[in-house]
Amino acid sequence: MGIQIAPSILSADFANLERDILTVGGADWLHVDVMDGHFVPNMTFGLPVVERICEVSPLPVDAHLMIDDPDRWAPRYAEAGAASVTFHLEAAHDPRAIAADLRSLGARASCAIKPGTPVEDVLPLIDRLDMVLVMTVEPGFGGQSFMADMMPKLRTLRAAAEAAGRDLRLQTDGGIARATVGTVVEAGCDVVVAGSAIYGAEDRAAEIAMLRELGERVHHHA
Ligand SMILES: O=C(CO)[C@@H](O)[C@H](O)COP(=O)(O)O
Ligand SMILES: [Co+2]
Repeated sequence: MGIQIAPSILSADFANLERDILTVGGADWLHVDVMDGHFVPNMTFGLPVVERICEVSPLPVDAHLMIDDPDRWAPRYAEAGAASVTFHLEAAHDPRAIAADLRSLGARASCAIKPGTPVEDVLPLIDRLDMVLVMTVEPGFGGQSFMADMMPKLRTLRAAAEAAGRDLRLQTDGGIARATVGTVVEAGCDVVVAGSAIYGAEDRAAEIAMLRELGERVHHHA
């Protein structure tokens, strides 16, 4: 299995979302950041906008929920059409129940941890999850610097998934570009989110292909 690329539309032009969604069609997922101004100090959009994004996107939608009360809201994003829904462990009351709800709605269940959250907190859940997102910046904003000190979390998760015989996807999000994609893939990441690196590129399709190639080079030797 190769690595997957998930462009983050946080760096897109929100007045031309459909146009900007269609420029990243060569990727694997469309990464959609939902922020509520409470869980993170920034706001984007909510359910009605995500529902329309799911309708116009040729790529499956990977919803990253940076919101309070995911127990209540995460299933709604699966119902809105997101193929994968990531909730934050720090905001969840019953993460196992959220994961079960997402899967019962036909979505992939994914759980994210912020930089300050120990990887040990998510390890007991991996048998219920399809993906774990290891944040490589503080969630809330695009264009921040990559935190290389998160790499041990990926190694621990990859080893734990292998030991459990689990086909677990590992995603990283924040500060990923040409210079850092090899680092995350080498540490075990196989779903790479990139916002400013892709949307800031003159040729987005070429940038997606470049990130994929740089990641694959490391992946095959991993
Ligand atoms: O979830 C987030 C930010 O909280 C991301 O998905 C950002 O959109 C990543 O942006 P870059 O760091 O790649 O510019
Ligand atoms: Co994100």
